[in-house]
Amino acid sequence: MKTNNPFPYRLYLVTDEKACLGRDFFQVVEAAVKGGVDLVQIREKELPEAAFLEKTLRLRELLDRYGVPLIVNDHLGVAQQSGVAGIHVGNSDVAPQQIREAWAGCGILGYSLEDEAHLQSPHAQLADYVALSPVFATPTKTDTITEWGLEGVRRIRNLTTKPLVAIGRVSAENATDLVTAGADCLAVVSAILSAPDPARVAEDIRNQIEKAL
Ligand SMILES: Cc1ncc(COP(=O)(O)OP(=O)(O)O)c(N)n1
Ligand SMILES: Cc1ncsc1CCOP(=O)(O)O
Ligand SMILES: [Mg+2]
Repeated sequence: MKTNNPFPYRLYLVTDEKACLGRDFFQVVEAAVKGGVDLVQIREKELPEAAFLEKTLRLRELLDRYGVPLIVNDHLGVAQQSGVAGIHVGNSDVAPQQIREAWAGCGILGYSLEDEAHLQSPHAQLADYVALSPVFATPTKTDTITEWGLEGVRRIRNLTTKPLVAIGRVSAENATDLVTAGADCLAVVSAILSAPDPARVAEDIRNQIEKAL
């Protein structure tokens, strides 16, 4: 994508093979991309490093065909070895400072914002986007602290010009409200991966985002 905006992405698919409900992982992700997903993160928390690397390489090959960048969750070594676009980390992971020092080729560095005070931290300052995590409590990830809600999105929007990603029970039901509240990009796991028709749901959410911008 040719643009001056360093973070032009709007619909961010975060993977979890379990959420595909037994269907082929790569086919479900491909359908989501065809529907309008423009950024993907591989987040397979149960996979050991070698299997995670293998899956990352295969997914990158698929996404390269669509020009959609791939982000690796947590695993800096895998990210460096696999030629992906970037990495997402939270507060229990390798720190953004370390990532910037160790990986000159990191194009997109995402950071989970779990506390308003962390917005001014070096972690957030070094990130290319901050994720409001979770915007709504979700069974997909339960080890969380703050449920930001729409009010939290508005508050953080007023405090930063950094790209804001909303994640946590994002769906076609709340997409318009989240963008209106100030989110630049919506990150989705189950509403897309578990949908009977992932392409249709991705298209629906993407259309809502574009209309609300
Ligand atoms: C886009 C996005 N936002 C938040 C998270 C959560 O990251 P983290 O807090 O490190 O938790 P885990 O995903 O590692 O369980 C994310 N992965 N992606
Ligand atoms: C990875 C992650 N980080 C914060 S919430 C979440 C999971 C979001 O999953 P879902 O879209 O199914 O609610
Ligand atoms: Mg993490």
